[in-house]
Amino acid sequence: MTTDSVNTRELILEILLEVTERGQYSHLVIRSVLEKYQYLDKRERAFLTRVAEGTIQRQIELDYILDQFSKVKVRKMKPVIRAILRMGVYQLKYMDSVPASAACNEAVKLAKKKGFGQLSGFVNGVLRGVSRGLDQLTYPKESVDAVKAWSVCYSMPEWIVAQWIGDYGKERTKEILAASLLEAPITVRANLERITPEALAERFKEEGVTAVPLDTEKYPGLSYAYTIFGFDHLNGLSSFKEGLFYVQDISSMMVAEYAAPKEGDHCIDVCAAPGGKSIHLAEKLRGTGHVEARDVSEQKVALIDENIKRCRLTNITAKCQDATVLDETSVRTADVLIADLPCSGLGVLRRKTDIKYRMNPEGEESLVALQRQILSVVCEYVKPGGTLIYSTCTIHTAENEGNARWFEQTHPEFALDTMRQMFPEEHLGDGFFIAKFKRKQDNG
Ligand SMILES: C[S@@+](CC[C@H](N)C(=O)[O-])C[C@H]1O[C@@H](n2cnc3c(N)ncnc32)[C@H](O)[C@@H]1O
Repeated sequence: MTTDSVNTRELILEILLEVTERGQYSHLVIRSVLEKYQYLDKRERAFLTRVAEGTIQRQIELDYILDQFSKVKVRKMKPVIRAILRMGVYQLKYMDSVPASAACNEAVKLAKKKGFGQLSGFVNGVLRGVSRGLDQLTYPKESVDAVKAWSVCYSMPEWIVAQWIGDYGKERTKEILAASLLEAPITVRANLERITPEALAERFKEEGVTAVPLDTEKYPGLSYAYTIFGFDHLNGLSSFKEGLFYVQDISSMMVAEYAAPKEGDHCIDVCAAPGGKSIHLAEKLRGTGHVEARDVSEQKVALIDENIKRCRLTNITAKCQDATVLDETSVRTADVLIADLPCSGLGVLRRKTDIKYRMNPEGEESLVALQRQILSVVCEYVKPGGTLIYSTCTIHTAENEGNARWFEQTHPEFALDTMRQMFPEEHLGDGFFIAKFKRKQDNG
């Protein structure tokens, strides 16, 4: 089968419909399709991933283009036709490797195959129009309305563009917007309980994986981390199945770095699934102490358990516990408490491309309230002298600096030690926020 295969495009169409019409998460749908159709060769898998992710990621711009070339507006189109046209325009605009004629013809065939033969002429006409007119496209002008212009150009909902401009200014916003469209690297950290970084690099070499160590000047402390390329599935790597490394974004690795647990410490991670930060802490304890990794449902706890088992760690357990409910038995027991809380996720748009269409200002507001509620409960678990880390994977001052300042003011028994917003354009990692607090001694 070639990359032009109707079959691959049909799968892409199904993915798009699952995400846009049935509300499924794009990264989960794509992952499950790749798992189900393991017979697809590497090129087809890459094509499928690229077109599905790219079409979702650039949807606002694609719709803007389609609206210039179609007499039926995108929002009025039948869902199947809309999805076929979006993926067609994506290939025309962003994939030089796909000839324009193939993008148009395959779209027409797909429309017929899906029972829309009577609209195949429409699909053909619109896509051929786009193909001919791509060079003369006009976009909203930044000098007239930056929010509108950047929303179309970077495919970001206008409210997010406006919020970022308000929070961080225009210059930084433009950088974040550009970074949100880049491909996110796959970074891993060696499980230092099981293998040295050097031995892991050897294993990668044997398995045909290219592993590039991080620049330790830029990321001091992360000498155990690599960016990896050139493999097909993680599950196909024996080093992964043996738990010799954990896939984790660099910004997320910083949580355990800032927490800096000491041997013998008792750590509680109140929102831990699938377990990345808890497992990192447990590794840092070098077989001593204990990490309790909690999450709200048994299903989530099962995910943590799976990762603990794979990494073969003995100083960590998973437990189902709602973080909004006080657990009396944990009060003042934790040397380190991690509150990596549910958030709007605007820092991880490179990996979870559809979050930007799902979130809204009301959703953010209720998250700010939930974060405050959880922080007020779980701070009780921190011992005098202990550390509390509040983190989110978002870029939003109300959830981040705003909540950190709120916590500082409402909980004078804690002192703010460090606060850092990481932006995706600054480094390889996701947009991420960390605030580190210390609980004062009782007489302090
Ligand atoms: C940002 S994710 C945590 C990621 C995790 N720390 C890691 O590094 O792998 C937030 C988690 O909070 C959990 N969560 C949401 N509401 C919760 C609650 N009330 N109590 C406990 N966990 C909750 C979600 O199930 C989700 O797994």
